[in-house]
Amino acid sequence: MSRTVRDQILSALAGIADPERGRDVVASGRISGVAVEDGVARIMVETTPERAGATEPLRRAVEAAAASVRGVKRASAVLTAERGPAQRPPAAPTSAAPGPAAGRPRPAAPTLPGVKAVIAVASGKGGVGKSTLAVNLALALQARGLKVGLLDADVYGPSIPRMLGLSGRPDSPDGKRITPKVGWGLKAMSIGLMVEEDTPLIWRGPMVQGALDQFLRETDWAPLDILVLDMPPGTGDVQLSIAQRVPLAGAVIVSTPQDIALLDARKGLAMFRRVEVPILGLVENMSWFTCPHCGGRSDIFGHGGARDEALKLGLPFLGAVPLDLEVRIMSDEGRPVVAVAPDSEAAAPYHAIAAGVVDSIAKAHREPPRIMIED
Ligand SMILES: Nc1ncnc2c1ncn2[C@@H]1O[C@H](COP(=O)(O)OP(=O)(O)OP(=O)(O)O)[C@@H](O)[C@H]1O
Repeated sequence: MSRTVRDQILSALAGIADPERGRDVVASGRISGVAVEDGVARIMVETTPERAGATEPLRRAVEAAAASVRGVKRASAVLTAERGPAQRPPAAPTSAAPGPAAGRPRPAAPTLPGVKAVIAVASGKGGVGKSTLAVNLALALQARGLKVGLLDADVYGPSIPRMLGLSGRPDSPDGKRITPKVGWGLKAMSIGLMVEEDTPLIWRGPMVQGALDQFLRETDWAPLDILVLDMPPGTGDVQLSIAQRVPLAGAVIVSTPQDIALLDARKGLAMFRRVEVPILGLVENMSWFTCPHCGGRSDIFGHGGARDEALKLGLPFLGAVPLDLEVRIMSDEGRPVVAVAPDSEAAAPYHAIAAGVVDSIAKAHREPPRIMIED
């Protein structure tokens, strides 16, 4: 179904001329990704930082053409910019899967000065607790004496500001570099600090990737031992592009135990593998529920699926986090459990996962990660 809609979108886009390149936008390679999910079409339009303004009318035409296709409830087109040949992703067909990079090595993404390791927290689908894990994992890494930052790359629903209790635009004393906000000791940056929460502006804005590049490279992160990247949920072109352009030391995949979530998690694993990002391990969230009244345990979504999957694939299983009402309330109030109650039973799984992550980074790289504190 969504493949058919995607094909129809491509046909519609083939009717748009690319004045700069002298062919239609599809033939000219201008369209670097089309993904359709639940009737929502997301299209990536290639440009350069210098030409972003000039390409804006083309982006609008692409968006309008996609929106006119039957079966598309909403369409958003975003401009993505290359910074130089080193960051150019491999030739890009227009499908969300298997994706542009199939079988090709990851282009070397430039490292971040003063940041020793960047790790991604990712999930194959939304709502599995990825951001909650990213926040508490970052805090648990910090509790191990590491200097940690958290970049919210979840452009679809930036929730890090709320979870860390942050608001207001970050400062930029010289108008160029961004000073990250600090929440519970973590340096943090999010598109949610730049726009109102719930504003769909990001998909109308000229460059999602450009914004992320800016947050990554123009924010004063240094010195950091680990920068945790809260990825957008899913395995489409946006995620693939991030995985290719960010110098990732590895990825943590979060899933709930349900088969369907695991199926999506498998797609996430495949995506990172395709671009040669090491998988640091799997986490099972909402793994079980202990009734606060009778103490009885219920495996609401089943239990152990992620552990079995990790075993099957020979990947580290980093841990299981129960469904815990306190975790939800505290996250939503901007009081993450690992910061507020670091020694609680609820925080314990996050500390264990953090230990596993440090271990996995060390194993994944021939050189042990130099992520110890330097004073
Ligand atoms: N272990 C848990 N116990 C209880 N609630 C949880 C747990 N993990 C996450 N939640 C809650 O589930 C909801 C979704 O979590 P979160 O926003 O972290 O998911 P996500 O995968 O990042 O979602 P999205 O894809 O929408 O960004 C939040 O209200 C969060 O507080």
